[in-house]
Amino acid sequence: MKTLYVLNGPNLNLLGSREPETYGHDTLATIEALCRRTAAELNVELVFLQTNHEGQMIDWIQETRGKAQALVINPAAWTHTSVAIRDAVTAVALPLFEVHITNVHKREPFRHHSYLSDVAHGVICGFGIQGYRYALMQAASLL
Ligand SMILES: O=C(O)[C@]1(O)C[C@H](CCCOc2ccccc2)[C@@H](O)[C@H](O)C1
Repeated sequence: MKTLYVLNGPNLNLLGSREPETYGHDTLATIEALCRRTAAELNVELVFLQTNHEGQMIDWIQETRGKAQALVINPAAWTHTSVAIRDAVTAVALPLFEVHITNVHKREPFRHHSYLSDVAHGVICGFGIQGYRYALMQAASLL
């Protein structure tokens, strides 16, 4: 069975408890449950992880080599800062789907640039947590 990874970056563990006006009331656990339901519909295995530590994120990205067929990532703030994560996803050379809950292009200017979007198969932002479902559906369509 094919395997998809969903990796989540810093502070996403706070979803649902802070800034609901920006990120809504859904928790990361709710997002995971949505992703697991979607993966079951698509008949794929799912690995769903979150970290606040950039090195752990890089280790997980490297882990996908030989284990996964595509990678869905919400890099959170590292989207806008991390060449290291860009280099890691480039090295594993899997189809990459970048997801953001919010429309980053309607927010502060510093959120308008991503170090990942130009190396991603696709980018989805602004559709809330459903963006994770859409990304998984697109990833599965490539398998
Ligand atoms: O819209 C997204 O999904 C983001 O990746 C979320 C990141 C922030 C994740 C932190 O989420 C929080 C949730 C509750 C309270 C504080 C932060 C932000 O830095 C990106 O620009 C866009």
